Amino acid sequence: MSAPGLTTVSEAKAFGGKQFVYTHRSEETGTEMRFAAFLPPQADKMDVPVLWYLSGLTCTEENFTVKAGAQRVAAELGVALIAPDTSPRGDEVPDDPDGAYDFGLGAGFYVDATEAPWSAHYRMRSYIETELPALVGQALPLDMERQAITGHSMGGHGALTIALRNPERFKGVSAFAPICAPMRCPWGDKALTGYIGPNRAKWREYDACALIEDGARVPAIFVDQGLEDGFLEGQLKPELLEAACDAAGIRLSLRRQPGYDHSYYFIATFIEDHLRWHAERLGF
Ligand SMILES: N[C@@H](CCC(=O)N[C@@H](CS)C(=O)NCC(=O)O)C(=O)O
Repeated sequence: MSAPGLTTVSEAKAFGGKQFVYTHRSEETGTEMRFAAFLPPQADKMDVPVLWYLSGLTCTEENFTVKAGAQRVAAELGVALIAPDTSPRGDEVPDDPDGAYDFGLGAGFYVDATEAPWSAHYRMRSYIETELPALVGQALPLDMERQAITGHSMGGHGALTIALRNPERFKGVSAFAPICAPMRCPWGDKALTGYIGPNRAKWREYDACALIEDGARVPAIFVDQGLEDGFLEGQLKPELLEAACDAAGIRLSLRRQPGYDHSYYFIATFIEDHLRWHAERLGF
């Protein structure tokens, strides 16, 4: 599908629909950005609802697209899948000085950086919250009144915080092994210190538990967490989200899945449940 403002990198028929990869120039990041879009067969005839999927550390738009196996059920349900990249890219974009995987390229943490040198390009919050929805809403056959969001690990953190800050826009939010409280784990501490600076008060809008403590509300949250996930205790901490939701009266369905790790095998196992959960809430 030729789409105004988007350059098609690839397209392939899948389950009667089409899997696309697009690039476009981003005003927010000042770079060329790439994202994947699956359009179900129903999109030939009507605008379809959208499930956003935000990926984790080290990922591009490709990991979810080729590993999660989400297209079959998305085609059945008639929902589009949009999977953005996880950071700006390009020679002009600074990276972690030590080349670590948890900061810089592939690790944008869905924040708008305020600290130099990151603030020039690392604007993934505004890119995902504002620029990309406006672009895809214009260019693709999407019903932007029916959006839901999910993600994995760093992307689970992105999905939770974006939904909590924009409850009117997302009819549903779920996550796979999300970083539940970035202010209270090493990945989050490093990212927020680097991108936002030392004032922890400014971190709160990027921490799902802090947002809930500060009054943000969504009707329900669905989370799957593998119990053999090596990041569970040190980084992900679902018990903190559980406590925050309990205190706030938010309905959290947290499934602790015995034997599952942090990989895309875990996501591929449970993506169908998430798609069907969102379908019920969005009415698709
Ligand atoms: N050991 C991993 C740590 C990062 C990691 O586990 N990334 C997760 C998200 S937090 C992922 O989805 N990796 C890509 C993949 O499995 O395809 C690495 O160095 O690549």
